[in-house]
Amino acid sequence: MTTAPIAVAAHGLTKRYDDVDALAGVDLEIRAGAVTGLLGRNGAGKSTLLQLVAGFERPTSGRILVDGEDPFDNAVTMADTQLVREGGDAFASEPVTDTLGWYRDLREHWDADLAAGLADAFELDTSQKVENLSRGQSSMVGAIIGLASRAPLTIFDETYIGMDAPNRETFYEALLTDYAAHPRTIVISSHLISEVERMFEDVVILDAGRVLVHGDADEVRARGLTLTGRATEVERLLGTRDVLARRDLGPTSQITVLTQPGDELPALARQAGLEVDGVGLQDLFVHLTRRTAASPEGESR
Ligand SMILES: Nc1ncnc2c1ncn2[C@@H]1O[C@H](COP(=O)(O)OP(=O)(O)OP(=O)(O)O)[C@@H](O)[C@H]1O
Repeated sequence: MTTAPIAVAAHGLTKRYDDVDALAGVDLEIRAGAVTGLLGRNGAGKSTLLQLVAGFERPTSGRILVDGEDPFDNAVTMADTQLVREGGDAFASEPVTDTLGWYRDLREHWDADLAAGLADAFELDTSQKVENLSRGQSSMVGAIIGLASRAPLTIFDETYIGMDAPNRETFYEALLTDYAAHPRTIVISSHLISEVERMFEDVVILDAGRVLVHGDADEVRARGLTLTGRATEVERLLGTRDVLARRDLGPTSQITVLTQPGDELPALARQAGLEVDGVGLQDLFVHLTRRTAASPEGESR
């Protein structure tokens, strides 16, 4: 087992279930030592990708590499990888402590103090049987396993969805603090984009089994721009750009567009007296994935 953060690469990765391509030729590099947000609408292929990374499934075609190795049933990469799924992977009829003890024995870098501290912060009674926990309490068990394992590749697949807002905040703070002290590769799949996006250094958006967007989170955010002002001015500046959303109110238009790095549009728009605003990652995600749903060929990226 390694202590260094681990990179993941996918080349032409395809996973077919019956007649569904859950992943359809994914090419991707997940940076070692960064927090990557994995976003996508329901059924986009996020969990499928993460199960392949964790070595639980085999690709139909193409390759997935974890630290340069095929992770399927691979004891070396699996020892370095902690995937936490919604609902957790815990012994249902046993107390929570039994599951935590199992991970303590399995994970070389397990931090028992961190696990105990998180259970306290969540006010989780670890003597309870897992099957008697509420949905949010089950999520807490997953969050504890994910953080206290300190695996070089740690993956949270909608782990914390059942937790209430204060407990989710506790989890985010703990993740950021522990990640700063013990850097590792972290992948977070989530639908709560506006809540978790501050943790992302990189972002991947999957859409219908394909990579729609991949890049540095700030650069991805900077791709969306909203211009508000006189409709004629807005129209003049737009030219042939991709319009993601449009609202017209009398003589005023508000238009969300995609920009490219180094684009002069924001400066030109300000000079023309238009209001220029960024677009949050969640709004950008909604605009992009709605648009491609309406036009299956999507945009070129
Ligand atoms: N074991 C399976 N058998 C058959 N089809 C599957 C299986 N697992 C996933 N799929 C299909 O593959 C596609 C991708 O599913 P996946 O669970 O990866 O999506 P997701 O992005 O995680 O979705 P969500 O956000 O809803 O959890 C879906 O169409 C799903 O029905």
